[in-house]
Amino acid sequence: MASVSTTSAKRDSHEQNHLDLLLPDLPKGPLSMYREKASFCWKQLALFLDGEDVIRFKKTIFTALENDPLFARNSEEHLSLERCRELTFLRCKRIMEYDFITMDEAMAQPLKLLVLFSCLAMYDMSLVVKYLLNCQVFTNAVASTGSERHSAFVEQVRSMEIFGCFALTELSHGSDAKHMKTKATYDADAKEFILNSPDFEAANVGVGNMGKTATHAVVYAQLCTPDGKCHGLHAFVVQIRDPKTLMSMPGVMVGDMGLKLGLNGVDNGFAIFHNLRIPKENLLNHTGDITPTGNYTSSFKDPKQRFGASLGSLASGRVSITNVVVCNLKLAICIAIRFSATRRQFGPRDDEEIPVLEYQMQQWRLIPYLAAAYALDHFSKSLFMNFVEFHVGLLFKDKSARQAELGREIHALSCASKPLASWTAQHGAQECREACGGHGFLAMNRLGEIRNDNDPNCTYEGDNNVLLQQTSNYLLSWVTVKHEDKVPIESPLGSVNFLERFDDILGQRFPASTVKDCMDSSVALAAYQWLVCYLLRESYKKLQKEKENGSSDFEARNNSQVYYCRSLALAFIECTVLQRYHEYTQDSSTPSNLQPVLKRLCALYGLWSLSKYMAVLYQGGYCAGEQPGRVIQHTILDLCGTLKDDAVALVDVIVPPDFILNSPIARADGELYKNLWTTMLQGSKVLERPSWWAEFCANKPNIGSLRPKL
Ligand SMILES: CCCCCCCCCCCCC/C=C/C(=O)SCCNC(=O)CCNC(=O)[C@H](O)C(C)(C)COP(=O)(O)OP(=O)(O)OC[C@H]1O[C@@H](n2cnc3c(N)ncnc32)[C@H](O)[C@@H]1OP(=O)(O)O
Ligand SMILES: Cc1cc2nc3c(=O)[nH]c(=O)nc-3n(C[C@H](O)[C@H](O)[C@H](O)COP(=O)(O)OP(=O)(O)OC[C@H]3O[C@@H](n4cnc5c(N)ncnc54)[C@H](O)[C@@H]3O)c2cc1C
Repeated sequence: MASVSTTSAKRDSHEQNHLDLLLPDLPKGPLSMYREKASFCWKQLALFLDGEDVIRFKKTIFTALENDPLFARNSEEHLSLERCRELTFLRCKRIMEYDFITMDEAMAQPLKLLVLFSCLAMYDMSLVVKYLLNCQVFTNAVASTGSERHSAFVEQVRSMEIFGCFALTELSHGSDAKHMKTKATYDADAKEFILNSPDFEAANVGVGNMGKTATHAVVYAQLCTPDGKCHGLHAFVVQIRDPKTLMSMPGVMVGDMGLKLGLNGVDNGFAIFHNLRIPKENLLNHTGDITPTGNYTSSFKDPKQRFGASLGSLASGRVSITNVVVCNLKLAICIAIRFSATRRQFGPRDDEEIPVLEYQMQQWRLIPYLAAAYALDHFSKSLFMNFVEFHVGLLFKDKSARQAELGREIHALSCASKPLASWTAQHGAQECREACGGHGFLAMNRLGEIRNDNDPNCTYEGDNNVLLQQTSNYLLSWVTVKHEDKVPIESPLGSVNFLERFDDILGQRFPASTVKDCMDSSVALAAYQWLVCYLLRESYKKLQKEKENGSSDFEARNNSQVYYCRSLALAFIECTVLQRYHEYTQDSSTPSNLQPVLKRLCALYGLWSLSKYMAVLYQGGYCAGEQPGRVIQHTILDLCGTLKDDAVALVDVIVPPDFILNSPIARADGELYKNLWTTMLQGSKVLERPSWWAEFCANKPNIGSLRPKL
């Protein structure tokens, strides 16, 4: 009979073999030095974070793309805009053919949908945006703003009989959705709406997919009844092109907006409507409907609530963008860390050069973004699952107060998480670009593409600074609930529950006196809770003061954003991200051998984010004297120093395969120079003289011949 130790050794080796098959070893090479230093097994962490099923699912997607010539990298340099759009469209179509996840599977495992979006985003942001605008944004808007009578549109998208887009923004109004000018007037005789853009300023603009491909759009317009009354913004399904020819429909002038700063695989377009007649049934009637004779009906009595509900489908986009931008952050940080671990400059002696990752400066610039990628990734997935819960409630027509509160909370969270995540990715991508020096500026290494394609996430689905106001409005509304309605502060997801201890929390002071104390993420979390309570109180007082001084509500709100409400919304979402990550890293189901590294990431994310608010922490008296500031700084540097040896392995956990990452300076083999040099030499015409060589060699300038004569 085998001894207990032999049996457990056999089991361990069986588990290891299983893990090695699932996640094969990475090539040996210059990165091995750091891989060997890691304090944990990267395969075990990958398995814990994703689970076997998701690891296999990712592999299926990545392998399919790598083996499909349509997805070949660098096959054509310097694509024309037309070719770039064509390729993105062809790939989008191919993704539909692969049908990586069926509707049933998505219903059973919604997180897998997010995994699919992430895999596509890692391959190319234009591809995922084009794909999602059609298959998710358009169909979601139809399904959630419409009713059963609109289900045919969703079916037609699936079979690509039609191609969709989402048109809210107009030339003269973007953030101020309420004041869109496009008008839909009901004609009771014809049982049709007549759609008009009153002038060119009311043209829909910037609409993804509208430029060249979309046949149908969800268009937002002011609904007007024959009695001349306007009932506010409503959504309509509008056919803008003929699916058989892709020519525009009569009554629609539709066009393309040309080159953008990034995301050029997506055709952003404009449209103007001139007496375009659409069937009455094309009104997406969740928030309001019209009787055949032209009477307006709505289950939302409060126009403000109706307006909010009509824009409800934007929440899913903001939740998903929170996740998609984390992919950009992951790509950028993986490139910069692998580069920094293999790039050597200077050294303590003439005969020894050290990797730039060994410099405290490089660690401090990069490792907090690695921690942010882990923390935000966890948050974005959990928020997505919260959204799924809300969505299920909508499907089952849950009219409970909890469901309504859940909707408000998710709206508030997503209006701050999109800004936080997109800005972190934006600043992180730029830092990573610089951290890779001149090689980071070569297009082939992809950091420019990542940065430029991430950029519009700060603007679309709501400008970041404007969206943050929704979150601070939500938080301020709890002050009213507490003081005027005398109701406890308690939300379905619990994100605001700590505000119930408002007075206690404001009485607390920075608790850590040593670096060791500060390593516990509960220190940063407690500081964040204080910060949110403080900023909430100050924002509330500032608003009151503005009003006492004679400002209107509008002015008071505007004059209370900078340093008050804006900081409040950001601190709140950072606090929520930290809270969720803190709980995750401390949870007993998190393997004990993985906890140390995860806890360090959590503490670093918390302290690094918190350090932006040092002035406020001192201003409000939470910190006093030299000690707290110094302890926070020292702990950040200490954590960066310790995590430096884990950084390459932490990257190995989240990095996609080389083909997807597509950055010669960051391949898994770590052969920085070989890979860079080979790619440089493989460029087309690199060794050829220019086609215009004779302009130098033969045609010399006649110096001074064009000097202006005064
Ligand atoms: C599985 C899902 C997959 C989805 C996949 C998505 C992937 C993403 C791919 C990326 C593609 C991107 C393509 C880009 C698309 C676009 O950009 S579309 C256009 C986007 N435009 C905007 O977002 C406009 C921004 N402006 C607004 O949303 C609003 O006008 C506002 C600024 C938020 C509010 O303006 P205001 O007039 O000041 O109104 P308020 O008084 O603040 O609001 C009234 C009440 O309504 C509530 N509310 C508002 N919006 C919502 C909402 N979306 N959901 C729920 N509730 C909402 C608001 O909170 C107010 O409520 P009360 O305070 O309770 O009164
Ligand atoms: C790549 C891309 C794709 C897009 N795709 C789509 C799409 O598919 N469908 C669609 O409908 N739209 C789309 N858009 C448009 C996008 O949704 C809008 O650009 C966005 O909502 C912001 O509106 P705006 O551009 O009019 O900016 P504005 O609202 O004019 O904002 C300009 C500036 O003013 C500031 N500002 C505005 N209001 C306030 C305020 N109250 N307080 C303080 N500051 C304020 C903003 O912060 C911003 O910096 C897309 C945009 C881009 C870049």
